[in-house]
Parts: sequence; C-alpha cells; structure tokens
Amino acid sequence: MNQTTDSLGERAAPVEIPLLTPPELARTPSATSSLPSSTSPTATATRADPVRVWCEVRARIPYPDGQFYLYLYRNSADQKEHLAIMFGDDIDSLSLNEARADETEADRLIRGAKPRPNPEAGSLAHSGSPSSEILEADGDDAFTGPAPLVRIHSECFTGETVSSVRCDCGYQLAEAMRLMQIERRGVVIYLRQEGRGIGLMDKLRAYNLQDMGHDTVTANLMLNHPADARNYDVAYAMLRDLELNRIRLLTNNPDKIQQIQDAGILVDERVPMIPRWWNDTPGALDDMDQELLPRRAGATFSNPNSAPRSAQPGSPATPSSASRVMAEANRYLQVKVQRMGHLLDLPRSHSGILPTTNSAKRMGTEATSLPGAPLAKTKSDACLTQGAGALSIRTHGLAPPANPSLTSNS
Ligand SMILES: Nc1nc2c(ncn2[C@@H]2O[C@H](COP(=O)(O)OP(=O)(O)OP(=O)(O)O)[C@@H](O)[C@H]2O)c(=O)[nH]1
Repeated sequence: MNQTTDSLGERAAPVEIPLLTPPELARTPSATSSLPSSTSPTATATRADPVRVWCEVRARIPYPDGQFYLYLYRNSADQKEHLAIMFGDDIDSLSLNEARADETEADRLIRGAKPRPNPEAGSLAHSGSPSSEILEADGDDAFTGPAPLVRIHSECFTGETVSSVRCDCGYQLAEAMRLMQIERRGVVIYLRQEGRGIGLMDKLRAYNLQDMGHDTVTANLMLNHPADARNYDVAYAMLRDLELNRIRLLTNNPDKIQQIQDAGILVDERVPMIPRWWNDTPGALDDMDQELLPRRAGATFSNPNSAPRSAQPGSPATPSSASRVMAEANRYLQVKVQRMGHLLDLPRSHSGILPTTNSAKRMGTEATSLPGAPLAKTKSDACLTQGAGALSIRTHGLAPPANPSLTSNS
C-alpha cells in the first residue's frame, strides 16, 4: 500500500500499487512495448520484444565525483528491480514521464517525473479519460550528438559490494561510471542477473568448484547451467524506453553485442574494457605473473572512481600479495577470452593456445567475426555426467579448457 498526496504535504487515501503490470498510465496499442510505435526509435527493430518495461521512479544520487540519476524499472518478465544509472540530462525515460491516471502533480514529483507541460494534460489524466495521454518529449531534450556510452552490466554482489577480485565486475562498473562522468553523458543498464543469470547461491557453489580446480565455465556446466544463462530482453526494452537506438557499448562480450544488435539497437562502437591494473602497471601486459603491482589491488575496487593510479598511502599491501590477488582476476579474464570468446588482448604470457587478436573497435562485421569459442546457449548444451565418484563434463559447442593452467585454479 502506498500513500499518495493531493499536494505536497497532504495525504490522500492509500492506493494499491500493482506488481508485474504496468502502472495505470497511458497505454499504447503496441503489445510489445510501453512506447507508442509512432514515437519509438526502435520501430524498425528486427526482433519482436515481448518484454514491457516501465520506469517507476527516478532520483538524484550524489557521489564523490559528481552526481547521477538512478532510474528504477519494473518489467513484465520478472519481479526484479532493474536499474539505469544515468549521467547527464539529455537522456530520459518515456515511461517515467507518461501521464498516469488519477495522478497529482505531487505524485509526479515524488516519483521523479517531469511536471506536466500544461494544465490540459493534467485535467485529462484526472478526468479518467480512457488511457490518459502520452506526454510529448520536450523539444529541448531531443537527443543529439554522438552516440552515448552505454554499459549493460550484470549484478555481481561479490565483485561490487564486497570487493572480490575473483572477477573484474567491480572494476568494470566503476570504470564505466568513471568514463561516463568524464563525458558527462551515458547510462549503465544494471541488470539483476547475478552470476551470469544463475543466482548468487549457485555462483557461490561454482566458486567452490573453482577452488577445486575447475574454471568458471566448467563450474557452471557442472551445476547444470549454461556457461552464460543471461538474455538481454529487459536491457533493450530499457534502452528503447530511454530512446537510445544507437549506442557506444562498453563491453568485451561478443554475445552481449550480438543480442543487442539483433534487437535492432545499433552498436555504433564497441568500447573495450581493459583492466585498469594492466594499464596502471608498466610491463603488466608482458608478464602478469611478475610481482608488478605496487599497491593493494582492492583499493582500486573499493573506490575506483576516485582512486589515483599511483601507490596509495595507507594501502601498503606487499607486491607479492597484490600480485597474488590480481592473478585470480587475470585467470578469470583468461578463461573469458579463451573459452567464451571475449574480445580482449591477453598479455603474451597468458595467451595460451587460442588466437587473441581481439582488438576490433568498430562494430559490424568485425567484432562478430572475431575468433573465439562459442558459448553454450542453453542447458542442453551442457551435459553433466557423474560416475566413479568423480564429476566429468561433456561440452557441446564450448571450447575446452585451453591449457593446463586454466584447469588448475581459474
Ligand atoms: N556463474 C558465474 N558468474 C560469475 C562469475 N564471476 C562473475 N560472475 C558474474 O558474471 C556477471 C558479469 O557480467 P558482466 O559484467 O555483464 O560482464 P561480461 O558478461 O563478462 O561482459 P563484459 O564485462 O561486458 O565484457 C555478473 O553477473 C557476475 O555475478 C563466476 O565465476 N561464475
């Protein structure tokens, strides 16, 4: 139950907020999107999208380097609260700003929507007109200029909240936000797809399997999950709601690029995510196994937006422990390149047996034709067999572990 207000400070009767159905806002004839087909920038999308998304609320979030806006979305596919972390003010949500039936101006302010552009729209919404109306986007807000930076990021409690360096997720989120802050524009689509879609519980089980010597791909398969259980239906519905049909995508993941492009969103450029600790440390690209990291790696992850690139007073971890910590993240990246086809040039000492010429930036044919092992798309791709007290894996369409070092502790 939620309280509403007639005007700021005056409470009205509580109203029920329905779950998993769009709010009582302006409906569109389209069954596949919350956007009117006439204004949707992706009306030419090549793939039907059954997922509907709508932004419930937007709020300003100050942080040490500036501020961004957090958009909270609901959708018709799951009960999760997916998020958009928005930099700049020239991108906005259509569904957030739509007029909703029986809504006061105070209601709009509280959920972070723009004020109604004129009183007529308000009276229509309050009069219970059949489906309210779509508020026209302000002319001033029309998007112009180069495609904005976008990162489609999957939740990682371990990497983002408790600074695990088993993976590079914490770094990637911070780096994306840092770049968007510099450009003063961009959006992180933050999807609640913990553990590449398998959830935190099974991700932790997978970590235990990794500590027994299996890599991140094999561990998923042993738990009867595909290597990557995600899809990006919610992401591209959110991008459409934000009127982003042309983007520069921050990613190394070719599957992510392909799925977004298949949905009709033009990936104008792939912006690679190079691990910052490779760039920070002279020589690290040539030999990651050397003790080359003079500062505690965790400092980068705990506050990476403001972390200077030089050694930090107060974080005096020894080179050997820093090297050991980063080695785990490096091995994780190595597996993503060699078994999942990620587009990242590995340092020579970790390039293994598979080609690593993955430096294409311009999207189109280049990136999708880059070498790399195909992913297991479905559970049927992964077949788990168990016998004689030992687990063994048959994989279909996935590259096997590339070299013995991968199977030992990745
Ligand atoms: N199952 C599993 N999930 C992991 C592991 N390590 C990290 N993750 C999850 O992997 C996901 C990371 O996804 P993204 O940030 O989109 O990164 P990505 O798919 O590698 O692609 P890009 O970063 O865009 O190149 C998060 O959901 C993490 O929770 C692991 O060892 N096993």
